[in-house]
Amino acid sequence: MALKAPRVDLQAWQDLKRHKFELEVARSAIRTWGFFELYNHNLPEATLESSFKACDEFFALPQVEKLKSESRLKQGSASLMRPGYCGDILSRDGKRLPKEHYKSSRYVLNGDLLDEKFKPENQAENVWPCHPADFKNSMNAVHEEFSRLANTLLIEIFSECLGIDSTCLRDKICAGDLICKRFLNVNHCFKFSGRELLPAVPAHADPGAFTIVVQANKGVHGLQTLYHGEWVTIRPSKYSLIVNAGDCMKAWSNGLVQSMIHRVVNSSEGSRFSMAYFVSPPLDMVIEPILELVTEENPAKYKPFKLLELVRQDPETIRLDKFKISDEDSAR
Ligand SMILES: O=C(O)CCC(=O)C(=O)O
Ligand SMILES: [Fe+2]
Repeated sequence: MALKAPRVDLQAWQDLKRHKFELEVARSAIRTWGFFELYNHNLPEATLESSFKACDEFFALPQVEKLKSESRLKQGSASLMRPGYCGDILSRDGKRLPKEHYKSSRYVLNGDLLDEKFKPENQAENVWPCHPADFKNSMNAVHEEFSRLANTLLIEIFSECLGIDSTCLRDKICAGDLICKRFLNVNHCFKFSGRELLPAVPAHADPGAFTIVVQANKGVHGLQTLYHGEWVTIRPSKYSLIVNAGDCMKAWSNGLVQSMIHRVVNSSEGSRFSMAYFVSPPLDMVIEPILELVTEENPAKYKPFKLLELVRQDPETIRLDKFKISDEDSAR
């Protein structure tokens, strides 16, 4: 379907005269689509370019090289939460997905990115490939840029669109003295060969607060969102970022923000890679609608839950529905 995704100009957002217009665009985008394309965002193109180059070189290595940085736990969906390379991602019915990924994780405390080597006890550490030599540095540079953008302007954008003070979302997303884990996931979706039965990334909604996605622009697109029952391909322009809200944001906003169902399909134009940065509250924080957004016209739509309980649900279902307050619940 030829629909244009909503676009927010970050320079205009920061300009007093043009701010109001961008606010309206962003507000309508997150309420109807659950995402927007962010451009003029000041993220250095050189940082993105060098990380694209490092990713390209990494995925082009022989499998045996890539497996040296393999994610160390291979059982079930838990492996998807481990940092490292994964070349055999299975669908829930055991079919191999036409993609590979590399995942790196970093921790934040009160919004500040902690040292790359920091990890709490019992947590897996990043396993970095030896080649290409600057892969690790470019991944860490992207983490830093995305973290800065997430903790400042993106929290402001979501807050202002919801009409709430930004400290409220900041306290949830940066979680005061609790340590949050953030993943930067590089997806490499193979060129469509005509035989794939499955999309590279099956339909899902992201569980956390929001996600920042950037795709290496070689004219190969694949991200699709379900909009009014139809799959719409998102075609971001070069270096622009897709920001999409996740289930926690939808629950905090008491259903005002959408958490879009999306997937990535393989393209016959070529292989595609993208980086997705996941901004989530701590797994055991209680998520519930923000009081200010619960009104007589819009009564509480979700019961309190923890992100940990949400991610344990089947990702190919609408996980948030499990915590929805039904009419029967409200009549009680
Ligand atoms: O690669 C993309 O464009 C998005 C991937 C995605 O939706 C995810 O990893 O959650
Ligand atoms: Fe996603």
